[in-house]
Amino acid sequence: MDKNNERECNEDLIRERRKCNFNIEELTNIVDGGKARTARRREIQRLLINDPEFLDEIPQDYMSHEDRYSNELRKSAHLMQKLADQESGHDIHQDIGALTGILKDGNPLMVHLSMFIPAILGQANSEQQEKWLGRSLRNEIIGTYAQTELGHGTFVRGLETRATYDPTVEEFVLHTPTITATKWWPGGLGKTCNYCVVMAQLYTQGRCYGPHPFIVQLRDEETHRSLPGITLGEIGPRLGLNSNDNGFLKFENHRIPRTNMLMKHSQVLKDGTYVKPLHNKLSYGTMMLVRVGIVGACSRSLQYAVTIATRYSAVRHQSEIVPGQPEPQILDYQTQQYKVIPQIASVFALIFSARSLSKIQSSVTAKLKDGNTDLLPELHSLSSGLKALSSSDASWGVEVCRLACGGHGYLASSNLPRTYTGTTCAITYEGENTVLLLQVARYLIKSYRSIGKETGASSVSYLADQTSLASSSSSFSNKALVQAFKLSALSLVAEAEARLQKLCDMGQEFYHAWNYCSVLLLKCAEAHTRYYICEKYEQTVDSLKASEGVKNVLQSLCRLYLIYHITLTHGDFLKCGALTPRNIAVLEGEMCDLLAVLRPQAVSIVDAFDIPDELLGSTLGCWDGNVYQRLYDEALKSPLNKTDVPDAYYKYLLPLMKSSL
Ligand SMILES: CCCCCCCC/C=C\CCCCCCCCCCCCCC(=O)SCCNC(=O)CCNC(=O)[C@H](O)C(C)(C)COP(=O)(O)OP(=O)(O)OC[C@H]1O[C@@H](n2cnc3c(N)ncnc32)[C@H](O)[C@@H]1OP(=O)(O)O
Ligand SMILES: Cc1cc2nc3c(=O)[nH]c(=O)nc-3n(C[C@H](O)[C@H](O)[C@H](O)COP(=O)(O)OP(=O)(O)OC[C@H]3O[C@@H](n4cnc5c(N)ncnc54)[C@H](O)[C@@H]3O)c2cc1C
Repeated sequence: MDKNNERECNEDLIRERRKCNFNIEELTNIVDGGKARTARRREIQRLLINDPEFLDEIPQDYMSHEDRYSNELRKSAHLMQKLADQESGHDIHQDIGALTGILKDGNPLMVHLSMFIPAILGQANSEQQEKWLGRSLRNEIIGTYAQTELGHGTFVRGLETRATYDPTVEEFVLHTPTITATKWWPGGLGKTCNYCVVMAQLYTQGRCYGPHPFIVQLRDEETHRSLPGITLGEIGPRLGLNSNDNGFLKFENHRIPRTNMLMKHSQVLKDGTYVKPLHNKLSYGTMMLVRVGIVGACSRSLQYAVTIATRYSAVRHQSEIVPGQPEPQILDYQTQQYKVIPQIASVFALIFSARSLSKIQSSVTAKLKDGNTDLLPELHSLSSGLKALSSSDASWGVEVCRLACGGHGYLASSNLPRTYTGTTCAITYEGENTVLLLQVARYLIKSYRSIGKETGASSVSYLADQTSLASSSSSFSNKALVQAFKLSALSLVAEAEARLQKLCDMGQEFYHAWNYCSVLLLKCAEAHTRYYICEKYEQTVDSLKASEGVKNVLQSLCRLYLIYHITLTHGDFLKCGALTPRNIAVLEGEMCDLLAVLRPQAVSIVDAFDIPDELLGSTLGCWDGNVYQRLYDEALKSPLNKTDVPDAYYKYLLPLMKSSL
């Protein structure tokens, strides 16, 4: 599609684009993280879009379960080959965003890339990396991360799979003692992988040392048949991601060499002596890494959904605002703006907090190399909180975008249903959100109780700022609003701590008191993480060196985000005195003004996300706005339309209709 050729474009969209008052390319660079990144992303996307191998012969929704898997595996393998062939080399971690949309409904190699390889990088010592890293990067072996079991996903300490060390032959014996110990869910495990990292309870010298990672060969490298002592399969259809082969795995006293225990952090020596790690949660490192990645991935899902909903809202006309006048664009309804524009604002919130989290992760990783684990708990808390809020915000945002598109949003060809199922899974995987938020709460209460002790953790230093509890602000700058978020979080933490303490003083055990307060604790964790996001948003926009137009747009979006979230949880702001009822009313009015200010820029802002039609894959969101023709053309692809009268008519309907004659 030639974006300069207005003749092919829907007139509403032409008019919308003419209203643009900022430099779109500049905003695109901000979204990508710099000009070079934009260029790199475009180069990769061009490479993919122009390759016919990535086309589906028929839409995936009409394929059988086997064909969906096979088709996606074909494209995934082609993609890996293509990236490997690039002379310039590649960094999938940096480039993973460019691939969004090319592989559609979950792909069988995703966990190989996002968890198996990172597990080798983060958990294997140098000799082990030498043995397995190169082979996995060259795709000579394909792996997954097998942790979850039928009986336990959340509670990693409760895993049942055993790895028992036998010093006589220097081997571990892997065993699945019960049905509930069956590994269940790992992506690509069913049919694709021939290796995996297994999390199993380590037993040596008669003691259990908790869950540890082991690399295990599952299938013969020549025949791809599963090895003796190993039972493998696929777990069946899911809400979404159905072109992946999420699998199950059982071990029957399967032996692996001692050196297959990933030994970067803890070791079992030849005689069975256990050498403990610097920090006993280092074996959870792969999960933490992926949680950081999920924040960025969620921002991309939301970019897709909001691009579709915004363009469609500009093209779609319905009902009337002024009686008797032509039907307006639905984007002119304030209620429609309230659905769509806060989601645009949310995209930037997620982008900026993902970047901030990534930076913290890099510095913690660097410190870990020097044996310093001091900031690991803070990273665990931040990555857990941001993974939880980004996945729930993005899932809700995608769903709102689907609703904003009315009936057509329910069609598979809008690509909104698949975007939703591909996002909501992140609420559950990599740590179910409630559980992760309770980890954040645990860290908050602990930090609150240790006020005065220097921990170096900056994200919770505000908990010591007791004076701010009394200071309700009368100013409404963005900074002042961020202060209100801080006050609300601090006050919730103080309230939860006091409630916990009271229950304990009344004689309850701490863990019962904890469970009894957990709804409030969840609120604390959400408020704390929301404050973090708001603070990063405000700081990033404030310090941004950008043209006036771009800065104005981002200032308005940031302000909308702050006010939107205040209004959603206004009770917490009132309760702690951060804002008065009058303040809330004024902010609600201002939110409507902001919607009106941003409305004319909405199409141009989503254009700045720069998602090619081929990747957006949506009849409703295409660049040219030719929505109705595309909907019609897609409908014609239904196999039911191959014949005027389907066979089923003769088999079932005709006999029914004639039965009463
Ligand atoms: C060419 C190739 C290039 C390759 C490069 C590719 C790179 C790509 C990398 C990234 C890209 C990412 C892209 C993202 C895309 C998304 C696709 C991903 C697909 C993923 C599919 C999903 C996979 C899975 O789901 S895997 C299974 C995940 N499972 C879980 O997450 C389980 C959740 N449960 C837990 O984590 C734990 O059980 C727990 C934390 C809830 C509790 O653990 P526990 O019981 O052991 O602890 P306690 O609650 O008792 O707490 C004790 C103490 O420990 C602290 N703690 C806990 N965890 C940690 C931690 N991780 N770090 C530090 N500290 C921790 C806790 O806070 C307590 O501290 P106290 O001081 O309070 O005692
Ligand atoms: C699409 C998808 C892909 C996946 N891929 C992989 C993979 O590649 N590898 C892998 O190992 N796993 C994978 N998983 C599994 C995933 O990590 C787990 O499903 C997830 O960690 C949640 O665990 P669970 O299913 O045991 O849920 P449960 O823990 O049983 O959760 C059920 C309910 O109990 C609540 N609950 C549980 N514990 C607590 C608590 N302590 N306090 C309060 N409430 C609690 C939860 O909040 C939730 O409401 C995948 C899952 C999905 C959906």
